[in-house]
Amino acid sequence: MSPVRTVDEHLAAILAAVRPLTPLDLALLEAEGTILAEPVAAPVPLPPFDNSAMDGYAVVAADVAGATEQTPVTLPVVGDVAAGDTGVSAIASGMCTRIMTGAPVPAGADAVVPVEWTDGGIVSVRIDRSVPPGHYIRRAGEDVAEGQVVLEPGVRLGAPQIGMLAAVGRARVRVRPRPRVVVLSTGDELREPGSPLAPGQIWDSNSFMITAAVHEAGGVGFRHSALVDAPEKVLAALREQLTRADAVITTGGVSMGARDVVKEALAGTLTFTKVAMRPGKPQGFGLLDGVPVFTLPGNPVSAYVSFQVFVRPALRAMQGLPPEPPSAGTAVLAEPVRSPRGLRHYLRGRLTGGGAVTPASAQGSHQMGALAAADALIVVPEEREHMAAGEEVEIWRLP
Ligand SMILES: Nc1nc2c(c(=O)[nH]1)N[C@H]1C(S)=C(S)[C@@H](COP(=O)(O)OP(=O)(O)OC[C@H]3O[C@@H](n4cnc5c(N)ncnc54)[C@H](O)[C@@H]3O)O[C@H]1N2
Ligand code: MOO
Repeated sequence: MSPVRTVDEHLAAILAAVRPLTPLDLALLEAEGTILAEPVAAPVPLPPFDNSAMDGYAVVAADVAGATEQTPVTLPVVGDVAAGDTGVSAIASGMCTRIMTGAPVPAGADAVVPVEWTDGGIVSVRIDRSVPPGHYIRRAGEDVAEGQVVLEPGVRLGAPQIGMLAAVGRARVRVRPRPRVVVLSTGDELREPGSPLAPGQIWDSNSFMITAAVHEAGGVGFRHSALVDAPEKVLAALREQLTRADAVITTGGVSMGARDVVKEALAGTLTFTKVAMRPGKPQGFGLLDGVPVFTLPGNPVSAYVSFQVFVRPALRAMQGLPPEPPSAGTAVLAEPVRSPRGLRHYLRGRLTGGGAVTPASAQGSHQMGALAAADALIVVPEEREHMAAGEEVEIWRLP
């Protein structure tokens, strides 16, 4: 393991190598969770026509100006208009139509009286309250004007945005797809969760955790079952996966051991380096047949932190998004922390009320218990060897 890089240098090298994915035209429901790659404008106003907000009667407001329960106004009902009626309807002063929510307002009518304020008549209707002009009429264009851009490129398509696209008549949309990411763990000691353990074995947690983290970062994760420590098998599995991957993530096998299989398999292709951080010191990155490959360390907390620091920003860049870490902010340390000089330290912590953060007592890179109980990473800069209780510190809220 040759050079030592800072976190920023390693991230910069990664971001210089990854490219946004080519946009695709997808059907609306396939586009859920992807990033919009075109501005979308409304071809018609929304609503497209004046329509009723209530079930009731379309009237001329002046006709019912004096109506009260004591002095009701009775009008002949000259028709019925339902949502979806495409015929033309009209009234003149002295008459009204029944109208349903969403139905086009007849020409000549300028207000709707809800059915609750009437006797509900079909041939003629007694109206017990006056309404001002415009009452319960939803005007054409009052939601969205014709030609208005309703969604800008770069927005993630969640449920409301998918609904907006359908509302302006779009069946398909141009998006940057979710990156497809293959996740492989390595290690002879690893067994599938659900199967029995022999002495010396553990259940593979990294591949599940990192596949879930890929999803949280907007990608589609494909988990591969754990690979044994044989470089030729690791290389063969990697090459086989490349055809369906926009990126590959491995965990384990990158340190100083006698059997550091990932390093052996990819030496000469990827750059293996020590990064001045804790956890997550041994890192590898490079392109294999043009596909970005991230080789994260095997210790589970190291793999997770490495993902948030390096892989998440890269997956965002591939989606055309700013390559940011998880939501950053500041908090006040509830307890003092110590940190090794020259390393950026990502401590696991819990946010408490009042803007404070409590560091976990277990900070080992194998201690999943503390990671699973954490909701934030505390970022201690390289130059700080200790920070006092009460000091403000950078935190990342975990997704
Ligand atoms: N002599 C040195 N030894 C180590 C150094 C060093 O600088 N000199 N660095 C340490 C650091 S820091 C880390 S981090 C680890 C990284 O090691 P590897 O990436 O080679 O990972 P492994 O040796 O394969 O595994 C480390 C550890 O993590 C467990 N593990 C691995 N994969 C999984 C998985 N999928 N699920 C759950 N647990 C996993 C594995 O059993 C080991 O306990 O190296 C240190 N050593
Ligand atoms: O630096 Mo290793 O990644 O902490 O345990």
